[in-house]
Amino acid sequence: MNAALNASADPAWTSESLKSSGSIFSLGGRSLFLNGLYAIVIYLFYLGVKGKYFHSTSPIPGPSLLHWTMLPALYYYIRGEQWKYVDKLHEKYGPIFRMGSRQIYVSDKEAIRQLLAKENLPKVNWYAGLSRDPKTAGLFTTTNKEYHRQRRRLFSPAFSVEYLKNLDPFLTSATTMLFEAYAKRIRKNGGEMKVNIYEDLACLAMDILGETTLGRSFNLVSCLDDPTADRQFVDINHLLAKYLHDGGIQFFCRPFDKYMKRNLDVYKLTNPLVQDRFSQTDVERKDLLQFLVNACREVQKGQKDLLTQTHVQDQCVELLIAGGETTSNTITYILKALLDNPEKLAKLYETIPTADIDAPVCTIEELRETEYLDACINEGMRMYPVTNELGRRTGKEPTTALGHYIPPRTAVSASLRALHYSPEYWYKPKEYLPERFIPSSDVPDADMGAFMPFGTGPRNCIGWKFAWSEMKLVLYTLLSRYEIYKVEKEVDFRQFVTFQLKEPRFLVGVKVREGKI
Ligand code: HEM
Repeated sequence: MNAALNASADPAWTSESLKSSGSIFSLGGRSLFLNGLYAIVIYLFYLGVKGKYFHSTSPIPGPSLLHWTMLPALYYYIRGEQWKYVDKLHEKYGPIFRMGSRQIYVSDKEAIRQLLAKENLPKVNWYAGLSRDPKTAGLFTTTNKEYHRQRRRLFSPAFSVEYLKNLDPFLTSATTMLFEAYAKRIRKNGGEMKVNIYEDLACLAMDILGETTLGRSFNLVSCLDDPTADRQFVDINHLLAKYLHDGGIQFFCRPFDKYMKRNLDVYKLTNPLVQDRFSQTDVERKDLLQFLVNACREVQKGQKDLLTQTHVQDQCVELLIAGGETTSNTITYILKALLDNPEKLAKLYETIPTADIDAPVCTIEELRETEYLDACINEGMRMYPVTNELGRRTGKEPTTALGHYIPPRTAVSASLRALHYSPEYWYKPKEYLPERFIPSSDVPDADMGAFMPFGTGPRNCIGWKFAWSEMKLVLYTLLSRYEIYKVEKEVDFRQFVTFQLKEPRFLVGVKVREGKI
């Protein structure tokens, strides 16, 4: 008969006898379960002690508890409050600290430049988790340095000043839609109204990206007020958020992510637009989509580096991720900073002539000399960098930062918030002082080496000029027509992919400037 059956039939193998016999299953008179539990606790304790005192990153300061449990960090992460935790830890430990043994945070300007620009460390795998498929990832999410280098070289001309000029009319036409809607709304309300600028700008940013990266407006601004508007894309922001959320969850649930389903409905909206463009020849329209389609055809001819229609589809969705909420949230935060500092807002108004609420929206060309507005935008981006943690990792080789050894395969994050608030680089960092960006002012000049709202190095923001045009155009148009006033007292933020408002609402009071309707 089978030995196991024999054992179960033998009275010498009952649990009582095991306890008293002191066999491997019952040490010190405890059950197998308890012994297992003790073994795990002792092992975890050993790992914690090793991480805290005997790891190669041990000389870097950081919270001790995290060597035994990551629960506090997880708690902040799940609540979208990791940024508060990181701020607090930088305040306590200085420009470099570690969370556990293999996650280092750095806020020193030289160290960030060295790691991100000079060494160009690859992005952490979290970015790859945001892509639909790492094999066809776009510029933003790829973690492969060589693949990124080729793609960046290929796509850079699309973001040059010259090519971006082709996009100006799309920017202006989408912006016109929003301000036409505002003019109608304010007339209905007798010259004064409250608007949820956070939501309105999110819709506008997506309409602009629809026009420029997918060949048509998503019509989200029209859907705000007009029940008869084409609502085909009305869910796109929601679907994009779902897609990113699932990507984040899957990343944290590895290795079980294969069994999880990701919501890809956003692609059902965008892929047909890309397919449609691929099916057309002799397209006159010069937008980002056409640039990608042409690049794809060129590459296929030369067979140098494969760029397929799927790559283009994935790249387009990534542009929506990288360029939408980043820009619209930044504009909201600049308005918030101005409303919190009425004297700066008044000074800005002095530099922007009044315009009629029905006047044509200006072109980007017309907005060249806007020194104080530019300073207000820069200072807003300093105080509210929307991508405030840039995650990188060491590869097979170690590196050093601020004199500390950083071993291979260690995550290193650049903390942009801590950098932008460091008293070492910034005069009165908690104050909104646009003048620091104006060299002739009496406020000490900004340290431009410590200013990185668009990142730094080969992976900096390829769309920064595009974002600048949008921010300037929208702010200028709004402020030239309307007087704004504060409605929201306090707002709180959360950070997942970008820095968002906890509640998706920022109400602003709006009056027609000089009372003309
Ligand atoms: C105010 C608005 C914006 C801010 C603050 C911003 C910020 C950033 C930052 C900090 C990075 C670097 C991320 C990293 O190093 O991990 C980045 C990358 C990127 N951004 Fe932006 N961005 C903005 C708008 C845009 C727009 C409008 C577009 C395109 C239409 C865009 C496209 C991209 C892309 C494709 C990348 C990846 C570049 C690469 O790795 O080569 N961004 N952005």
